[in-house]
Amino acid sequence: MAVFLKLLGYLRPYSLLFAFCLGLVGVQSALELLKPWPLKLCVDQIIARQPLEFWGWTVPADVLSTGTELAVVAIALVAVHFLSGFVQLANNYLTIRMGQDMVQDFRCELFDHLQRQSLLFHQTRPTGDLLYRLMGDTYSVQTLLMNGVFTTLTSIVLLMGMFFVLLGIDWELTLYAMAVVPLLILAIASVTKKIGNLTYETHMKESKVYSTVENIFNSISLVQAFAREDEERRRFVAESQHSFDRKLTLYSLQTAYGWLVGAITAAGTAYVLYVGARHVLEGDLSTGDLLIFLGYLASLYTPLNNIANTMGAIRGSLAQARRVLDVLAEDKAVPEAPDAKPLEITKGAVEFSGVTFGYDPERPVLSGVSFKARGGATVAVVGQTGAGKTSLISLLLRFYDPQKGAITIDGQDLRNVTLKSVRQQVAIVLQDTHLFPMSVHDNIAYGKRTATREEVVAAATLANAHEFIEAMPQGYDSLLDERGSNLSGGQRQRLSIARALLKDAPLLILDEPTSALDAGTEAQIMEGLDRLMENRTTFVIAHRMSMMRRADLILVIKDKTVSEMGTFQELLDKGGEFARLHALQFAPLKERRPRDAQGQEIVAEAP
Ligand SMILES: Nc1ncnc2c1ncn2[C@@H]1O[C@H](COP(=O)(O)OP(=O)(O)OP(=O)(O)O)[C@@H](O)[C@H]1O
Repeated sequence: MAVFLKLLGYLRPYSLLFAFCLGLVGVQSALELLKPWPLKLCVDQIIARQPLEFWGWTVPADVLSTGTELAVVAIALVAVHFLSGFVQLANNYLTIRMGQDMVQDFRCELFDHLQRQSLLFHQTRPTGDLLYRLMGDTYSVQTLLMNGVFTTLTSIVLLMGMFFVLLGIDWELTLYAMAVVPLLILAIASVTKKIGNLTYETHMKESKVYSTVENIFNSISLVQAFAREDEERRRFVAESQHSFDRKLTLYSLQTAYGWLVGAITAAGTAYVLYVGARHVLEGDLSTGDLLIFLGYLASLYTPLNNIANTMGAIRGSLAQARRVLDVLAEDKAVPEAPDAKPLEITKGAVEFSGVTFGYDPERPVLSGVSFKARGGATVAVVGQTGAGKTSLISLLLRFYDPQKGAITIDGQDLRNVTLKSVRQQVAIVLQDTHLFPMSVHDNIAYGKRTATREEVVAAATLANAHEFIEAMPQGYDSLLDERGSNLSGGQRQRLSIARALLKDAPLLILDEPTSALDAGTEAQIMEGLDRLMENRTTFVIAHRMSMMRRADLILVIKDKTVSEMGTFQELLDKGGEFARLHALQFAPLKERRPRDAQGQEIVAEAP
């Protein structure tokens, strides 16, 4: 019920249009009522030559010639069907449009929610599953409100209208016709809950398939390199088959349910036909009235059928909607203080005071980290793999908030400023460059959408990227492939440097992007980086000594904290962890070979 009420809220902006569409259904129902009348007039007045009784008026049988009467009846038949079809067309258009708009609202809410969530949320949720919820499950709002609520409401109105009309023709037959209602309620109660549960399971299985496919194709180079195609195919087929099995059970149940509802209403029709024919034989009812009654009976059972069927659809869509609402209820966004102000960077001084952070608060990866970096300084973060370098940098971007301590930029605690203002003032260049499948120009201008071509070219030139861009078939308008895979690693990095240069943010974060490149490419990229780092506070996860030498401050992360800090020379003189790392990097290869307990080099023996 709570899910239903929540979804009902999405109808509020469209309540006027919804009411108008209900009105249209009223008009359409009135036209439906007129549909069997030409047939009755033909049988009773034209063929049997009886006078027409109409609201207390009696029209004698011979007012018009038979030919004229037949023509009027034929034209009336076409006109009623034409008008009814037109109203239905208008109604369908409006209700579908309204349903789509509601799906769009629901989708946008989920999309915004997902974009707000912290990296931790996205790292733990399979993207394929989220995609399915966003693109598939959000349709539930349309199914529920338009196919469910709207159809039920119009069916109830239609049912009541028909009930009174039929009462007027033959009250006894009407009561017999309504005898099927308790049976229908029984059918609805016994099957629809099961349909709802099965729908939920089916969608869970289906989104599992999406996640698997997304996983496989995201790592397609690995799959191919390890020749795992057959295993991955088996995994895909097995999961897809699970989903089909569930779907087949669901379809079978839905069909059996439809068949049960159809059988109940057919029994009702048969009974009415049986009793009605006796009424005609006994002279209590004219043949035309029986035809009208049977015609209306279909119109009485159609809404009953619709109500029964939509109960199944409602259950199913409630189950789907629950999958969207579950995600909406899970809020792992980095919280924004209610009185948060935009971050104002003047110098760019950064301070960490007693910062403790863990992805799981019980297991910190950084503990009691404190340091100060003056504005404009280059800070190198150094440490062994898994030491916590990326985690420290992520805190600066406020991808996460620390559990203890505070991070300030120019004296402003990051928790008290708006998230957007922090990220707008930080440019970032990562080792693993992210590029979008759009033009080179748009990729460079990603952080500044208003950038002119001149500005983009200037940034690309500073990043040493202009030459290779110009050599591309359409220059700056060349489209990049998915993740920029039609470029080399060095070219991708030069583009990301150009992107950061164009953003011109006072704070810069680098995950030393040259560490995996050859010396020639590194030199080209270093030139671009040096220009980028000028006059900005820069945090760089440094892997190469050349980068560490450039730094004004080196932070050595060990045992979850900053174990040493200082300039390159200070740390070397100190002879601690940094000196050890330095010695390891510059030691001749021979010294780095593994040794046994006695210090003897371990050499693999030839077979
Ligand atoms: N999203 C995450 N969820 C849980 N634990 C994480 C997550 N990301 C990193 N960790 C853990 O936090 C610790 C620090 O990781 P981090 O990535 O900050 O190290 P790093 O120094 O940048 O390593 P590398 O040089 O290998 O990139 C590691 O033990 C890692 O397993």
